[in-house]
Amino acid sequence: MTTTVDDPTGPPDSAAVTPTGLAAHQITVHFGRQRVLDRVDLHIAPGETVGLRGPSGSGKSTLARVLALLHAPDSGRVALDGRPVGGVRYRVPAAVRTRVAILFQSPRAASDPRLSLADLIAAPLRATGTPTAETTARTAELADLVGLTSDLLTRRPHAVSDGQLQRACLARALAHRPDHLLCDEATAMLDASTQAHVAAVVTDYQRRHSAGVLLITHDPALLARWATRVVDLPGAAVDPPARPPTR
Ligand SMILES: Nc1ncnc2c1ncn2[C@@H]1O[C@H](COP(=O)(O)OP(=O)(O)OP(=O)(O)O)[C@@H](O)[C@H]1O
Repeated sequence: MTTTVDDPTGPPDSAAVTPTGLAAHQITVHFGRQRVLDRVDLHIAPGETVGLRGPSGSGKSTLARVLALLHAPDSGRVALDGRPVGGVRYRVPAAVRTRVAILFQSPRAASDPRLSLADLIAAPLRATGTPTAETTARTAELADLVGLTSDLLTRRPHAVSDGQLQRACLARALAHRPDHLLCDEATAMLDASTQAHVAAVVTDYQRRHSAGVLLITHDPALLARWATRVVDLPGAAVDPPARPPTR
């Protein structure tokens, strides 16, 4: 059945082994002739932490972006609770796309430098038309959750540390209480104490909401401590140039 923008989820996917959770089925992505992902399968069940590792350039971030509904694969599909999701970004209705959130390695690259931290946290709520009073209350609740004091909330990214900005990005990622949180080297740039704090906020959220977590990291200690299981991605391949037609 063809999926449409208005109806982003198709019928339950009978091929899915586990009906609940976030799944990538046979995902293939090319950038030019480089085949970054080649029919990759991955499943994250509710409450589970799946570690994703592989050599640099093997496509871990690309797979996370596909799962976050930010990048359309060349083939394959993403499914939520066994239902395929059609489209990416704003083509997917808010009720579906807000079920998955992603936290990137660099909070500066992921933040609008013009926004105060409060506005940064509130952005996903405003984007979905959340009433102002509710947005204000939820923003305060999220700031408290990640340990950002009110004096920091009025500052813009240039006036806070990387750790403080990553906490704001984590608060923003949790704004819609996602069922799945994809952490793409999210603690790699942080000092040990901020790293531990961010990890504690994520694991506490995961426990309370039974959220599935994807943990992308090169840190074996973090994988051993946190991941329920680990999936390995092989290195990317280069497709041979297309042959000219033979006569
Ligand atoms: N938008 C893009 N355009 C062209 N090439 C891209 C794009 N995004 C990623 N790539 C390439 O795809 C490959 C996989 O990148 P990706 O960031 O997914 O790898 P990774 O496994 O997360 O790497 P790392 O561990 O170094 O972060 C790399 O060779 C990268 O240069």
